[in-house]
Amino acid sequence: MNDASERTRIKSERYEAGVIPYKKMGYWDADYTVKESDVLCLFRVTPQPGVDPIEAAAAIAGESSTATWTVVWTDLLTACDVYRAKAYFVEEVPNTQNEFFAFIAYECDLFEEGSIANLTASIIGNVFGFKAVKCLRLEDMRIPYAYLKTFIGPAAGVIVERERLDVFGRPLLGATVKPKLGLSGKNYGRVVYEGLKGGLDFLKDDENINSQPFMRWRERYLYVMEGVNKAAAKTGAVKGSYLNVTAATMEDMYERAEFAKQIGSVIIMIDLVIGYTAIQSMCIWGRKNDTIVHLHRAGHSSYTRQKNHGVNFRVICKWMRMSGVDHIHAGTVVGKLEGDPNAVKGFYDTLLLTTLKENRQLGIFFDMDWASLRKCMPVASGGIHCGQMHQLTHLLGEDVVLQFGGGTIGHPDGIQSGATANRVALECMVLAKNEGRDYLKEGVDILKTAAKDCRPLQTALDLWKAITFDYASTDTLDFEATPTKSAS
Ligand SMILES: O=C(COP(=O)(O)O)[C@H](O)[C@H](O)COP(=O)(O)O
Ligand SMILES: [Mg+2]
Repeated sequence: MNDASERTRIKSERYEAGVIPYKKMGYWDADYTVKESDVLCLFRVTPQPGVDPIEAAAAIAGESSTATWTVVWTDLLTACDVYRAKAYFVEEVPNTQNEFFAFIAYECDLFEEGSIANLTASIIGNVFGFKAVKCLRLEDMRIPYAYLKTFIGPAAGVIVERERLDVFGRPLLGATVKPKLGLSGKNYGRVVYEGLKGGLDFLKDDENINSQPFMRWRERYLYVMEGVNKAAAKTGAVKGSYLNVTAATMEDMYERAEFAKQIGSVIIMIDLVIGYTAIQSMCIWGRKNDTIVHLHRAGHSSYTRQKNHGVNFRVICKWMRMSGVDHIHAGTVVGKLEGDPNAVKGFYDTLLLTTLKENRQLGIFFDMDWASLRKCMPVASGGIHCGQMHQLTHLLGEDVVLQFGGGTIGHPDGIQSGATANRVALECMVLAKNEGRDYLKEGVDILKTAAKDCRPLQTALDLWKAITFDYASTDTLDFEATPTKSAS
């Protein structure tokens, strides 16, 4: 009585009771033709010793779509052939041992419209804990046009933000208030005022400033807006400061955001740690209230940095652009935090381009049309200073917010001098670029010449010129080889 055909009327090995390989259950299909409407995923899989990579890929397809560890008869009550995700291509990751790229296609109807929570509950829900795989990393996703159309995307994006600020042709300039914690509202507002008066477009709250005993959120917001308004009046420019509305509950976040808007802030800020649903809700609030939403990617490195396990940040970039944040921290390359140049370029392209083309050198594995979702402004922050302006301009381009925290507030002559040093360094580099000079090569001289007429810049360069963060990247791209078979 072991044979399914004897015991049941079902004439298929698939419905043999017990544990059968996922391959046999239909989660591997080497001949599958990818549909335009499929969600595609690329996983980097490290199977346990002795586990067949194709079976591992099929298992991932299974667990992230319809399957469990044994066959269930109730599959027969569904359109299970359609709903089963299909692993369709596996290749070795070049220059590694026992790591494989597994491409998996998912029927679009597996996912609720407009919900990052639902998308991720499938794609990263259970599979990362599978015993049969030693490590697993989600490297990239192709979100189909039809599904993208169910997301709002950034409300302002790059173009509208520039129009609101009236700043064109150069990166925006910002600073993170330091020290991160401990300032009173009054002193915090002074930092904001000085920085904006010195030439910055924005100041910002740091990731861990919410509403602590030393400074409650209302104190901060009121003093910050006093600084913003005074600086705007003095300079005649539109100024802002990202007010972090991150809090324990949605109710608290809405209350803070409403107050920020009421007192005239053009921008609010949230941290990635609040979660996908909260992020989507705050983006809807921002859209309804004409308020730019800045996302600090606090927490991401705990799962994005390791090469063989977790979620690549380029996938987070996609989810966040779909969610509708207007800004997202995306790396500096030269600063204090992780950032391989090509990987960071891939993040920036993912956020800024309207269509993506497969380019493995930048870690982009799929062609993808962004379906008119607006661009999301990348923010470069973390250990950068004006002495690196030529490199930053070269690596990160024009559509970026350059944010110097220590590199503004740490200026020996004060915050305003720090801001002026950064503004002059930026303007002289943009000018050199527009004049067609080889500003990357001549960068140090360009800065030196500008510093002759700008004491704050001279002081900043003297202080920080030798500061570099020269460590090997953890998350490097090691798969420049062209694929053996087209993945999409
Ligand atoms: O406070 C800072 C930077 O301060 P400073 O300019 O003094 O180094 C930010 O939290 C980091 O940029 C976050 O990192 P990332 O931007 O990579 O998410
Ligand atoms: Mg910080």
